[in-house]
Amino acid sequence: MPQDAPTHTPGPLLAQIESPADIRALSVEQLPQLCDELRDFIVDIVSVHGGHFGASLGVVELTVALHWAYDTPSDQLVWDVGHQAYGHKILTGRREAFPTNRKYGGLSGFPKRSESEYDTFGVGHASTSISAALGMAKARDLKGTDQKVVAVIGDGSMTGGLAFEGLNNAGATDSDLLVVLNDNRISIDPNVGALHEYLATLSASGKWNALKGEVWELFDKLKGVGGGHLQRLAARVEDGLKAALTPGMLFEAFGFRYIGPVDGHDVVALARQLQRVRKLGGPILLHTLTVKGKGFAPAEADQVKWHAQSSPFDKLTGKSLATPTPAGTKPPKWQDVFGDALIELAEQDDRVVGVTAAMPSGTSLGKMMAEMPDRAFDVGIAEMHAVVFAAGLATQGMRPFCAIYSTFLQRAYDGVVHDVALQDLPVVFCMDRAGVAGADGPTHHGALDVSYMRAVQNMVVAAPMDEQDLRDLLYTALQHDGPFAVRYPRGAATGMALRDGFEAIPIGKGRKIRDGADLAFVTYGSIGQYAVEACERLDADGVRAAHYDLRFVKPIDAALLTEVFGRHTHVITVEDGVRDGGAGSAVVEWASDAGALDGTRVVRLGLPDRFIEHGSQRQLHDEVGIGPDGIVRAARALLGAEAEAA
Ligand SMILES: Cc1ncc(C[n+]2csc(CCOP(=O)(O)OP(=O)(O)O)c2C)c(N)n1
Ligand SMILES: CC(=O)[C@@H](O)[C@H](O)COP(=O)(O)O
Ligand SMILES: [Mg+2]
Repeated sequence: MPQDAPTHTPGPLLAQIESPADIRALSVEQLPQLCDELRDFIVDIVSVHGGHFGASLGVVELTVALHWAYDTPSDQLVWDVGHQAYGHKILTGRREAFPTNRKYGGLSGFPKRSESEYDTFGVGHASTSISAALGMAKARDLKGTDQKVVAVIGDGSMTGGLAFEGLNNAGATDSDLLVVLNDNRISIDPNVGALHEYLATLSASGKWNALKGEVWELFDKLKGVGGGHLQRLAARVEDGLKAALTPGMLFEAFGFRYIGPVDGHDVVALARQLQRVRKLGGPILLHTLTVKGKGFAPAEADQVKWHAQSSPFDKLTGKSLATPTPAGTKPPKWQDVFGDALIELAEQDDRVVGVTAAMPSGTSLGKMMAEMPDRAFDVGIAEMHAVVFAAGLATQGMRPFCAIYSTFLQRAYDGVVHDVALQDLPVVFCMDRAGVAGADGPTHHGALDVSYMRAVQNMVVAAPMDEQDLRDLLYTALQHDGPFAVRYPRGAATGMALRDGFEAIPIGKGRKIRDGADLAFVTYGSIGQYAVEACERLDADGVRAAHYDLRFVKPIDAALLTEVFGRHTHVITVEDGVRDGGAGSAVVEWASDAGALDGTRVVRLGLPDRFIEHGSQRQLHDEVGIGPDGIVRAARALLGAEAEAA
C-alpha cells in the first residue's frame, strides 16, 4: 500500500465481508445495513483520496444485491466503464487496499482482470459491457457450463453505438444474459439524445405499471370465462395491447425480455428480484432507476460536479478542504484555453462549429454549448458518430472542431481515415488528454495519437508547447482546407501572458527555443516545458543544450531539422506518447531519408512499448524517463558515453 494512504474504519457488518460469499450468508433483511456502511465507507475514502464518486454511490444497492443474488466470481459480472465499481471492489477483497485506489502502485480506479478474479473484464471506456458479456455467455454455451453472465451499463453508456451492436446481436440469440440498465438519467454531463428521452418516458411509467397489473388481471378473467371465441378475442386484444403499450418495447424489439423500471435503491426488493431473474433464461434487460450521488446530499444536488473529485472534502458538508490558490495565480487548464479560443474563433467565423462526444465539461466545449447552443453539439458517448457527423458538416462548408480525448478517439479511427482524411475534409481534431492522463491509468492515457495520426494521409499533425501556440494552432487549423489534428494534455498550461487575437503559424514550421553547442533537444508538445527545465539544470553542469520545438510532426520542419542535424552530433527527442511511430520516429525517419543521420546519435525519449499504469502525471513521466530528471539523465548519459568512448 502506498505510504500516504491513511486507514479507514468500516462499519461492523462491512468489516465482516471478506468476499461476496459473506454477503450471501446474510439475510436479505441485513442488506440495507450493509448498504449504509458501504456508502459511508466510499464517502470516507473518496473524501480523503479523491476519485470517481457519484456513480459508485448510486449503485451501492445494486452492487450488494447483485453479489447477494449471483454466485460471483463463478457468475460473471461485467461493469461498463467501471467508474461505478468502487463498491464492487470493496466487497470483493479489496477493502483494506482501497485507500490506494488510483494512486501510483495502488489499486486501479477501474475493474482490471489482473487485479481480481471478480473483475471479469477490464474497462475504462464506455459501452463495452454488453458485447463482452455476450462473448462470455456464448463461450459458456459452447463449453456447456452453467454460470450466469450479467452486464451493468449506465444510461449514458447505453448511448454508445457499441452497446446497440451488442444488444442487436444478443437479442437474436437465446443465450442467457442479463443486462442491467442502471438509469440515473445523467452521463458525466446531462445525458442527451432520443434514447435518453425514451428512457425518461419509461421511468415515468410507474402509473402505467400499476394500471397494467389490473388490465392483465381483467384479461386473465376474460380468458377464463365465456366461450372459445371470447377467449381468443381477449388473447388477441391482450397481445395487441402489450405490443403497443409495454414499457421497454424498444428492448423487447431487440429480443430482450424487459423488466422494470424498478427502484434501484430498494435493496431488499432488488435482491429478491435478481434472485428471481437469475432463474430465468434468455436475454433479459432489467431497468433500474437510481440517483447518481445517492446518500450524499451535495452530490445529489450537483451531479456533474460530483462525478469525480480530485481534492479532499468534508465528508459531511462536501466543502472542499483543498488549500485555496490566491486569485489570479492559477494557470488555466489546457481544456479551457481550447474552450475559450473556440468561442472567439466561432465569433469571428460563422462556419465554426464544435462537437463533443459526451464530454462538454471535460473538453470545455460546454462553454461554447452555453454561449452558442446552436453551434456546439454533444452527440452522446459516440465518438465514431461524432467524427462522421463532423465530416458531414464539413461537406457543407462548416468548420467542425471535434473535441475528443485522445484515448476515446481511438474508437473513431476509421472515421478519421475513411470519412475525413480520404475525402480531405476540413475537420479539426482537438485531442484533449494527450499523453499520460494520470490517475485514470492505461485505459485513459493518450499514448497513441501521434503515431496513429501521423500515419493518416492528408492529416496535419501538430502539438503546442504552450497555450499561446494552442490558440494560434487552432486559428491555423481554421485557415487550413483539410484535416488537422492538434493534441494537448490534461491539466494546467503554463500560465503565460496571452496576446489578444490569433496569429497563423505556417504549417510545418517549428521553432528554436534556444541555441546550444553540446547537444540538441527536439521536443514535441507541452512536454517541451520539461526540456526547458532540463536545459537550465544542464547549464549548471556547464553543458549547453539547444532546444527545438517541433510543433508539427506532419508535415515536419525540414529546415529546422537540417539545422539540428547540421549542427549537432547528439540529439535527444522528447515526447509524451509512445516512441514507436511517434515524433522521435518522425525525426529519425526524416534524417534517414535526408541522409542527415550520418554520425549523429539520436536518443528517443517517450513512452515505452508497454502499458503505463496509473499515478500522477509527474510520477508517470518520471517513471518512463521523460520528466526533467529523466531528460537530464539521458543527456548526461549520451554525452558521458561519448566522452568515455573518446
Ligand atoms: C468511449 C468513452 N467515451 C467517453 C467516456 C467518458 N465517460 C466516462 S463515464 C461517462 C458517463 C457514463 O454515463 P453512465 O453510463 O450513465 O454512467 P453514470 O456515470 O451515470 O453512472 C463518460 C462519458 C468513456 N469512459 N469512454
Ligand atoms: C470514467 C471516465 O472516463 C471519466 O470520468 C474520466 O475519468 C474523466 O477524466 P478527466 O478527469 O480527465 O476528465
Ligand atoms: Mg448515467
